Amino acid sequence: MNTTSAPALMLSGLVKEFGSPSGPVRAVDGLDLRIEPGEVVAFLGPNGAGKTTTIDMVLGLAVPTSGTVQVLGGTPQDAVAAGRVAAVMQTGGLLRDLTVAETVELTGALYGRDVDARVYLERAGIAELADRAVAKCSGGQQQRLRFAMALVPDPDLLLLDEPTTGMDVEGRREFWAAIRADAARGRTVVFATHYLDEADAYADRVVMVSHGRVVADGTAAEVKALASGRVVSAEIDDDAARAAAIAQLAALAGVEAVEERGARLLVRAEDSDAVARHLLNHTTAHDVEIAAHNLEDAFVALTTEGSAR
Ligand SMILES: Nc1ncnc2c1ncn2[C@@H]1O[C@H](COP(=O)(O)OP(=O)(O)OP(=O)(O)O)[C@@H](O)[C@H]1O
Repeated sequence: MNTTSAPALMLSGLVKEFGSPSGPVRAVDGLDLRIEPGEVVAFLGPNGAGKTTTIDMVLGLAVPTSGTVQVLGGTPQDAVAAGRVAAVMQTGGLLRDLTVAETVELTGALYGRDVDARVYLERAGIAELADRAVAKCSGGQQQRLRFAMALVPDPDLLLLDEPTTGMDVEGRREFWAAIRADAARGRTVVFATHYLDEADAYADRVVMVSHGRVVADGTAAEVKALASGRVVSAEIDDDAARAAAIAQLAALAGVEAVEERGARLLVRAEDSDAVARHLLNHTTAHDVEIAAHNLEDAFVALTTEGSAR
């Protein structure tokens, strides 16, 4: 198939609206994204950001309200039918009474092929579980089995929707080791996750979404750098004094955001010392604290900014 020059995934102006009793919900709100063959991309976002809805459209399970989805240069339906895109979902798809090996063989039969289950189980790192009943496998082992099943059609694009939810640390580590080893062979992998450490450790590129839009796109280090700086927090008990302080802080150079939580102010700024100095010298603030950003903060900062747009 002559699709070598086509992007693995191309989303243009993608919108998905759902009807609800309180009016239409825009789950995906003008999402643009181009992913090249061989990239390992984390699709990161808080609950309700639109990750699953986007993946459903890529798999042809949901129809966009507007915009387009191109998978490997064609439609999602063609890519799925040709086995060129496969998915590992969080739940479902397993028959509890079959063994692990039988499950993979059955998957092969669905594609009209007689497969050697061991090949796929080895790639998923669960060869030793071949004869175990699916019902007896842990959640993490079942996820690696879903991964083995997804490998059967040898897809060019593999989608994983929050694949490690509920797994313990060791289970997650083993799961990602198997995915990374497979991705090293050149497969394009896109995974949705809430886990920032997973995005940081396993993705070449992090696409952060919030309210159905891309709010940051780059390496984990680049995305973290977007929300560099520190958060200064302090309490100002008097409402009027706090309102005045908010206005002054907003005008201070390098202040990126000021948030009010009860009597406490949270100030995100490049120069945390200047903010602390201002609070202590020019306001009635007390209990001043300065905290460094980590990826979690970057995530909160960026997704909150996205919500303000
Ligand atoms: N079938 C539906 N009908 C109505 N609203 C929906 C439907 N599916 C999703 N939504 C809404 O669309 C928004 C995006 O949901 P989606 O499941 O895509 O987010 P997500 O990023 O995958 O979240 P999570 O991390 O919680 O799985 C949410 O507000 C959700 O309530």
